Amino acid sequence: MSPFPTSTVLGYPRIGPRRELKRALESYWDGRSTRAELERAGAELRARTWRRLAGLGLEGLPSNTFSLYDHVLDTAVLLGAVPERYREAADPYFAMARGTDGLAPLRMTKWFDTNYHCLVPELGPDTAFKLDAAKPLGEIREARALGYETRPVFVGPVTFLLLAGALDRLDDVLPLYEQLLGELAAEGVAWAQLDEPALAADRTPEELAAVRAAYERLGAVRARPRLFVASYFGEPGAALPALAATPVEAIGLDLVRGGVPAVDLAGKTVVAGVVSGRDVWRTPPERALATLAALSATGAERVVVSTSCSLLHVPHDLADEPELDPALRARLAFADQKVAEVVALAGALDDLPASGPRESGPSVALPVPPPDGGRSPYPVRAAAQAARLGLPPLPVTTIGSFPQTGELRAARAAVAAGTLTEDAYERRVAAEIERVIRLQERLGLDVLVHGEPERNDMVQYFAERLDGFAVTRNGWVQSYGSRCTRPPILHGDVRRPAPITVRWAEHARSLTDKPVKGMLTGPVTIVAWSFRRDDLPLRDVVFQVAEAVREEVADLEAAGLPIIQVDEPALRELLPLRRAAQEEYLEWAVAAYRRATSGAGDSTQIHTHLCYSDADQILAAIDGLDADVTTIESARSGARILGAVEGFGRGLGPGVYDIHSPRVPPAEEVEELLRRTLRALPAGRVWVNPDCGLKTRTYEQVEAALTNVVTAARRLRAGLSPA
Ligand code: MET
Ligand SMILES: [Zn+2]
Repeated sequence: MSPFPTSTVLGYPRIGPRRELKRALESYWDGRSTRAELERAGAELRARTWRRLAGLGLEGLPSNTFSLYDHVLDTAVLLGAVPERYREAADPYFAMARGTDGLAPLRMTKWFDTNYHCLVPELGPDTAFKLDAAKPLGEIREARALGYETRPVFVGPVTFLLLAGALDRLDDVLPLYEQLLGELAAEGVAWAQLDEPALAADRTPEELAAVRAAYERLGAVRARPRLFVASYFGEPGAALPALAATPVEAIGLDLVRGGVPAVDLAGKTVVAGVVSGRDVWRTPPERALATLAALSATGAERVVVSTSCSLLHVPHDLADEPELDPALRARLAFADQKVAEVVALAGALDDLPASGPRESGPSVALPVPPPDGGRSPYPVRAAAQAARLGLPPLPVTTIGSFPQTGELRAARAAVAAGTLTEDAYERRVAAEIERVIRLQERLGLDVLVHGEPERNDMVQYFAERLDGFAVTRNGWVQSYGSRCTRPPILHGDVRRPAPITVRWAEHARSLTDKPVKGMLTGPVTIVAWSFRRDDLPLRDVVFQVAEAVREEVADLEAAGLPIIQVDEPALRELLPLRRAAQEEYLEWAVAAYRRATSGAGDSTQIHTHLCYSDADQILAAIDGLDADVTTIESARSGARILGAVEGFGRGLGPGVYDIHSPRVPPAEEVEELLRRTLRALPAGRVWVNPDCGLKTRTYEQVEAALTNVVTAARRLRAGLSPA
């Protein structure tokens, strides 16, 4: 039997260095190319990946890490879990991923604590599983034809079922994994990788028993490849001894987020994730080598060098960023550089002395700065704001952005290319703001926004204007399907050299007599959606950004904006996977938000906004933000949140318009949602707004939808007894 290769990665970016997959997908979806052409583009990317990995000297090449849309969706297809209603669609795979005219797509959720979104498999009591291993087998053969033996990668049964909320189907699913292993063995595959990131979160005794039972059973398959179970995104905790007691031959550990475990791993291969798949920093070799040496204490039979998780979460290649400051570049590693690090560490492994556990622990946490008691209690503020703003009951507002037209995007690209002057661009932005203000006045909204036309992205815009951040040109990371983001790199101390948003907010305010709200991104979200330095505790980094936001709040206030919104859609995202660490996180995250906003006077109304984040799980923390008004996604998720908001003490706007859909909700539907809201909350505290920003919609859709929203609010307003 072949031993595990000395070096590997758990996965690799699949979007392509120039977002080739994005282009191929969008062209297929638009009907500009055929399914066969799309398949060809995928095959080219896979071939490129294997050649690249082998060229960098990596020994253990993974396969089946490529996906046309999402690896969780691929697993559902592998197991035959395609809900009946999609089977008749022209392309069932993309119907599940994106929906069709008549069908809503599968639900989406964050892949653990990353900003990658996976689809949620839909398993009903009558889902009839049936193995379809065509994709992994096809990739194995494809690689072989190019001269590469690969290790196919799958989402493991426990993680897959936990994502689907259906661990009770384990006994129905395991026979398919058994069958899969049989087919892989018949194909001559030496090793198979089963990913179990769900082990990095707290698991109940029943769930741990399921882990053990599952891998006992898969280990008992007579003709099978050797099994490599990869845990990542944190320590596997109690799942590790459970796993170690099963016949699996190799176990993957995330040694960037977790330490060397005090668990007997005799007889096992440890696939040591010492190179981070979650950041863009170079790996200090001394640290990695010390960790690798310390693994000898586990009694592992063999240690293999790897990444802490798939490289899916980092950009392809630093070589594509010639414009970055050389001093910063020297500190960075993207996917290809990380592969080279893995290879180099594997080369040094033979010379390692066996040594004790590594000494350096996590950095000591500083006490959270006390919230400064800047603002008066809510009732005092509410009265001051009511007097200043004079709003009707059920005030109608939006979340900030208005459609980002192709024209705006083209203008921004033209400035970057030097074919449009900065002046001309700014005139273009000013005109767009005027258009947005006039539209809102005409539609009868109560609190207006400037529409954010000047922002390429709600985080990058700020990162480009704060010291301590760098932005990349090609540093794309897949968010879901064909969608990518370019997370800024937060590499130094954060400072705000000059006001950022004041000029455009002021312009908007000068155009109307209605109240205008200034729009900012909050400190947690700015940090969550950036690659961040790891030489300071996360919390200290967030507090630095909070100071910059606080200065911006002060300047907006001084410029006369009566309302300031500070968005925190990523508040839930940084929540640690382990419950024991969650409270501490929420405490400092809330404190940072309050630090950013508590300089505002009582008569300045502070709004916050959250979306797509299972907000009901962190409602107490959201309440703790102490914002005067919280707007929150609700329509998209069937107004589930209404069941949890009863005790919420201040203004609340559960969304009444699902902005992710091109569909325009009729006024009656909005009215019905508002009635439900009014049954859950006192009328005096209810705000009326969409789920999120409108930037991905067209003006036509937005105008029609907001017309209906205003109509519904007015109808209900008329029926309210004066307070
Ligand atoms: C993902 S939350 C987006 C909030 C932002 N103000 C917008 O409207 O686009
Ligand atoms: Zn939002």
